[in-house]
Amino acid sequence: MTSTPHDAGSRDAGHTPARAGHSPIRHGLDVHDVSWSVKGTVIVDGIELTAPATKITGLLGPNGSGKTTLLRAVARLAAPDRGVVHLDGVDLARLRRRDLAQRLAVVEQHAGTDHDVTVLDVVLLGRTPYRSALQGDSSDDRALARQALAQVDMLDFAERRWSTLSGGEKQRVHLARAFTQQPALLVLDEPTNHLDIAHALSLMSLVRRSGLTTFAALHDLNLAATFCDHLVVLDRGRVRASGTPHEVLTPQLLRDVYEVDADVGVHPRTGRPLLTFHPPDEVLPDTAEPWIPGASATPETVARGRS
Ligand SMILES: Nc1ncnc2c1ncn2[C@@H]1O[C@H](COP(=O)(O)OP(=O)(O)OP(=O)(O)O)[C@@H](O)[C@H]1O
Repeated sequence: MTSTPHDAGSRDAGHTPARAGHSPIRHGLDVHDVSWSVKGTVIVDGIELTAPATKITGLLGPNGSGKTTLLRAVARLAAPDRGVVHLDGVDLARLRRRDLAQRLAVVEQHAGTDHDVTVLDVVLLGRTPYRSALQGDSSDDRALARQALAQVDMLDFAERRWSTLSGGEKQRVHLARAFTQQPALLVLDEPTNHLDIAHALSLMSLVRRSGLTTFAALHDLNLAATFCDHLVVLDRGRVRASGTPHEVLTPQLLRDVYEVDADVGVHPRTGRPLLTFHPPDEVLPDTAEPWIPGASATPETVARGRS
């Protein structure tokens, strides 16, 4: 296994409110032989993977490869046809909805929410698994919700109507709701897809600092390389590769799975893989040098370019 600066040590858990109640031994997520099909078509097939406790596991793969389907099966939003999912040693299929919601928070790609509510109301939904049907929000619930809003830089929006938010603002509020749920596992489907680059970096940093076991579908491979500790690549519903970013993000894998040519260098500051994609010929200037795979973006060439 390749060691990188980000692999060293455990992450700072101090930025997310401490989880109430029990604190089971953290084994992380274990997915064994999970398959899901619709009308006789197999969408994900015999999935085996682990997502190490307290780390970020990125789920990669081209459009339609089955990422959302797998995340939904893991989170039991859609019961798999077969297979088992354990979180910290507990079979998720055996949990009641409420117990499941205390352990696992999901941020879906197109998460809908009742329009006639405030942003704070949406975040407070994260406390639902912890109270009875007749119980209102406590002052502790509201403090947790406001703290989570501050973490995602949305506290000033607490009293705004949900329906007036932009896509990126809604995305950040959904993450705040997930933090307020105080789960052991965060399941995120394309958490950065509406975000500008500054907010994408800040959201991934926040997830990293949370110390929560995280399983996140990502399209941005450089973002995945920078923030994920472990990667799993899906290709047509099956696991094609898994391992550290350095092990998984090879030119060969990118060609085989995404059908793109890329150089994989090393980011000079993070030590993580840095991907440079070869653009289609029609956007290259006539004077462009012939592309030689593997010739760019190593720390040496980056340093040479600066001098
Ligand atoms: N309920 C359904 N009925 C029919 N086909 C479905 C259903 N759900 C998913 N699929 C198909 O399964 C495949 C995988 O879909 P999924 O949304 O899991 O892919 P994805 O990897 O998340 O894609 P993207 O990167 O585009 O979000 C797609 O071809 C999709 O059309």
